[in-house]
Amino acid sequence: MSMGVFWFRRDLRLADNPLLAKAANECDRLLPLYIDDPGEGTEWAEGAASRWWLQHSLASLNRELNRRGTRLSVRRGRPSEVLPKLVQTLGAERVYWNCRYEPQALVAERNTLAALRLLGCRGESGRASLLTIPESSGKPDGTPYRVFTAFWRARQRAGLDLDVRPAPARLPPPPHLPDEVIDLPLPGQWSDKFSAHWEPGERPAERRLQQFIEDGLGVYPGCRDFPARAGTSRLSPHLHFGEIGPRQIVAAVQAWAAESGQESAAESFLRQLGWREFAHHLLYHFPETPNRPLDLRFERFRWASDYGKSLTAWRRAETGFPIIDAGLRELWETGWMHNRVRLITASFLTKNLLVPWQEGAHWFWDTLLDADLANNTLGWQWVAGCGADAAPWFRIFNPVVQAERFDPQGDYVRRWLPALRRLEGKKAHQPWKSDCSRTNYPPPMVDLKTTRERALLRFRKLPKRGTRN
Ligand SMILES: Cc1cc2nc3c(=O)[nH]c(=O)nc-3n(C[C@H](O)[C@H](O)[C@H](O)COP(=O)(O)OP(=O)(O)OC[C@H]3O[C@@H](n4cnc5c(N)ncnc54)[C@H](O)[C@@H]3O)c2cc1C
Repeated sequence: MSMGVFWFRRDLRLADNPLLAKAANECDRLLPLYIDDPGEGTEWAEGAASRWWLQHSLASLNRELNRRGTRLSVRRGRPSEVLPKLVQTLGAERVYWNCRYEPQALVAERNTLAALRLLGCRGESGRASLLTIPESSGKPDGTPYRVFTAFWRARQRAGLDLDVRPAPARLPPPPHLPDEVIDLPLPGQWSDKFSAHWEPGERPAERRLQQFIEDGLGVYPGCRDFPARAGTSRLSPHLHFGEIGPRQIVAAVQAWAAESGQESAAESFLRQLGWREFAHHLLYHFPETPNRPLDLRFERFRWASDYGKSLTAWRRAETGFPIIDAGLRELWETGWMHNRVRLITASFLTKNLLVPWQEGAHWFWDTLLDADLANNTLGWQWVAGCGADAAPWFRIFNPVVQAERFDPQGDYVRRWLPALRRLEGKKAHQPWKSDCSRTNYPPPMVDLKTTRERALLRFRKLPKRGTRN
């Protein structure tokens, strides 16, 4: 009788999980396992919102496993300690898992592999979370890409692996183990309201993809920047936790494009998945970037010295700029923020308020359901101007101009800011021009023109060229 363990990580699904299918073929008994590793990320351990998602996602995965005659075991501890103990208790010969590419996760994986080897147990890893392989997705000269378009073009030329497999109909029964069910700690009542907006799990992820393909994909290029509309897929938390894989999405989108002839809508959407690949590519090759700028000149950048109050006003959605406050309210209420608004809120924090981008990245990390170390790092560094962007610092988004362009009727800001409900149309974007005192909404916390000039002045003081060293 061959005994194995399948260690679920950020691949919380049964379909398009080739290694799970392999494990099911090779083992007579298989333990499906999730390890809650409190030490995994230290500073970047899952944030509060992510833990809400994870808890529900594991419950959903367990239901799927039950349907196939098995169940999920959840343990807590370091994988390099938990797994060897289990292997010894069970007499398991193999442990299977899919790779993660965050720096701490890579260390955990290396340590686990070494510990298993000492026991003579085979550890086998596969890939399920990306279309590309970060280890081997560099330029022909071996160095990593720093420019998105070159990266994505090369990846598309090389061809993407789109072999999608269905979920196994049955899985081998689990071994007999003394029950050690642990509940993950939930982040308190704040997260209760997320269930009004989201349903974690593999089936909900597939439904969301289907619905987006039917209703949203054809109009994606024209709608994706307008936060009042449901114009994007909202697949990000599902993708982050691996409830759906990028191969499944690409295959479904390409099939739709072939049938509908709408190649350019499909291309525009797939390009966003390309950004996700690029973010992981950068994080793999520059593992220090969650804390340090990719462009090292920015280590000498003069951020505001005393920014505590500004940061608090931003976090509390009390900046006095409706599009920014609406975005931060959306985040607090739903655990998600529209991409266009992420850009505007991040630009305001780093450029108008001169708060270091790492502060914003930490806030997003704690409050986003899709908090993802690669995507969040890329997003913040791109906006702050210290990441992979060719003309970075000059891009300072004016929140009023952006709001009038991307929320032309003011619907988005009125949805999240009840104080502005009486201001019609575009007027909601500049309440200080109407009678602001009667709206119970704060006045703008800074002058946009002066703070923009201050930011540009500080940028000009940076050494001119060269990104790293
Ligand atoms: C400051 C900032 C922080 C961000 N933090 C995160 C984060 O923690 N987690 C996260 O998943 N995304 C992050 N993003 C990227 C982007 O905002 C979200 O992926 C997107 O809003 C998710 O909504 P969607 O699924 O409807 O996107 P869609 O437009 O439907 O895109 C489909 C998928 O492509 C990927 N994607 C889209 N845009 C980007 C992008 N710019 N970079 C990388 N991947 C992208 C996502 O996985 C997304 O689910 C951040 C962006 C900024 C500007």
